Formats: sequence, C-alpha cells, structure tokens
Amino acid sequence: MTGRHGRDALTGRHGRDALRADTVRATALRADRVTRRFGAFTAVSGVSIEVGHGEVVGLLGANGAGKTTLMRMLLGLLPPTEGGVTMLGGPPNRERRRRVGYLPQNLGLYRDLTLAENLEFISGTYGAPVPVLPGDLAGYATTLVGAMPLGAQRQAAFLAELSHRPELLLLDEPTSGVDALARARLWDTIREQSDASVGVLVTTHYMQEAQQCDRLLLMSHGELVAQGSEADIIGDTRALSVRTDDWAATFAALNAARVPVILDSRAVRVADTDSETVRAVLDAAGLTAEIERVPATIEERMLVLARASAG
Ligand SMILES: Nc1ncnc2c1ncn2[C@@H]1O[C@H](COP(=O)(O)OP(=O)(O)OP(=O)(O)O)[C@@H](O)[C@H]1O
Repeated sequence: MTGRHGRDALTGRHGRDALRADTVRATALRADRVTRRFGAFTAVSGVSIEVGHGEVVGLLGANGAGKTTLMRMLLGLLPPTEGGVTMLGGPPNRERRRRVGYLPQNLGLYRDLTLAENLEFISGTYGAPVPVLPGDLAGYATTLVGAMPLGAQRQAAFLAELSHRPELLLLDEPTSGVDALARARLWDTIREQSDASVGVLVTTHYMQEAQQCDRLLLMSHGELVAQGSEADIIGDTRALSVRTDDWAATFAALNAARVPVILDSRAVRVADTDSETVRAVLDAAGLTAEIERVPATIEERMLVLARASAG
C-alpha cells in the first residue's frame, strides 16, 4: 500500500478522481432537518442530507458524532424528534425497507446459526434466492457465524443484504476490523452496486475509504459540519508538522499540554494550533524540533471542525 495520503493499491479508486457530486441523479434518500433527542441530550441536530441513486456518500465523524442515530432515522427504525425522511419516494415504512439493504454495526446475523442457515433465513424473509457463497466464504457454510472471523462475518452479512437486490444500501462501518484485502473486496462490491444505480450511504473510520466516496458528509456532536469532496472539506486548512529526533517525548509533552497532536507512525502533527504555542510547550519540556506549516489532512480538518462544534 502507499502512504496515508496516496492511493491504496488494494482499494484503488476505479479512476474516479473526478468527483461525481455535480451529476444530476434521482434522489434515493433524503433527510430534511432531522433532530433526535434522547431526554435532554441531542444526538442529531437539524441534519439535512441527500443520497442519489448510483452515488456513494461517505458519512464521517468521531465516535458518538451521531452517525448511527442518523442512519436509524433514515431507515425509519427510530422516529426523529423533529424533521422528516424520504426514502425511495416516501416515508421509510416496512414496505420500502424491503427495498433497502442495511448493514448495522452488529451485522444482524444469528451467531448460533451456521452461515448457510443465516443466509437461508435472511433470503427467506425477503423472498429472495439464497446467495451462492463466493470462494472465500464457501468453507464456512456449516460453521456457526459466531465462530467465523469478523472479516468473513462482515462479508457474509453484506452478501445476505444484497440477496434481494436492494435499490439503496446503508452500511454502518462495514469494514471495521476487516483486513486490507477483505476491505478492498467489500469496496469493489460497493462500487459495483453504485454502478448499478444503487445509492450508498456508508460510515467509515478509514480515511482511505473516504477517498473512494463520491461525496463526503462530516458530522460532529450531532451536527453536519461539512460536506463535499475531500478537497472541499479540507479547503486551505493548514497543520503543523513537528520534526524531532524524540517523537515519543514530543508527542507526550504536546498531549500533556492538551495540544491537539496526532501521531502518524513517527511523524508528529498538530492541528488547530499556532507554531508559537507548540514552540513554547517544547521549550518548556527541553525539546528541540523543526516546525513547518503544511496542508492539513482530512483527519486534521475533522479535528478542527470537531473542536469548533464542541464550542
Ligand atoms: N438510545 C439512546 N439513548 C441515549 N443516548 C443515545 C442512544 N443512542 C445513542 N445515544 C447517544 O447519542 C450519541 C450518538 O450516538 P451514535 O451511536 O449515533 O454515534 P456514532 O457517530 O454512530 O458513533 P460510533 O462511531 O461510535 O458508532 C452518543 O453520545 C450516544 O451515546
């Protein structure tokens, strides 16, 4: 694989460097100023989004940003406190949900049934043919799902959700805990689906995957704080690259001083902070470093937006 900002050899972008966000598409999914409160806590606040048929939209945000809550409202599994959702032309009811594939974080498979039994059951509920197991899953047909590796479980759950040929896919961290090869395969499948006009909304923590989406939505503290291409979202945000011989002590000193420091391998980076502040912390700790202002990464931009939305 290439470096963190290069193209991933395993998860190449299918030549989609030009984003397709400006292409006119029929809307598959729309949220109109949806809010969800749990008691006094607002998990999602006034979020409006759209996903077109054939479009892969990445939903990004830190843990607890509200992504799953938004997805559950989009599917009609959780009523919004305010606002409305249109899914495949109307409110998200049971009938329309049958035309949607949803991969929740917990996968929705029965761990104490075999893979073959799970696929029969899920396909049966949709009245769809039982999918043929691809080569890498074939050996698990009679294995209890709970005993399968997580990557294989995710692949199987995805396969099950595709059995009824959904028109819309909502995928909640489909590649979390999955190795690079299985991630690349899942992304190939996602792209095949979008090429067949399926609208896809996918959450991920992997920034290389975000780069494969046609468009990104960024949530922080329940709000939609940015959207567009990766370049749109980063804009002209800059970060600091801190070059030092003692990366561990440098990271520890900045972290202790509550500077938003990121360690990428051994490279120390700082977001949302001026170089004088960083220099002062390092001087106080007796550390020397070269500090350079560089274009921010999307993670660093997310950190800036998250800090701003946290108020
Ligand atoms: N049923 C609930 N009752 C109370 N609070 C809830 C409930 N469901 C979610 N929350 C809270 O809402 C916030 C958003 O949660 P949500 O699961 O939507 O975030 P997320 O962005 O999907 O995070 P993750 O990446 O960890 O899945 C969290 O603070 C969570 O604790």
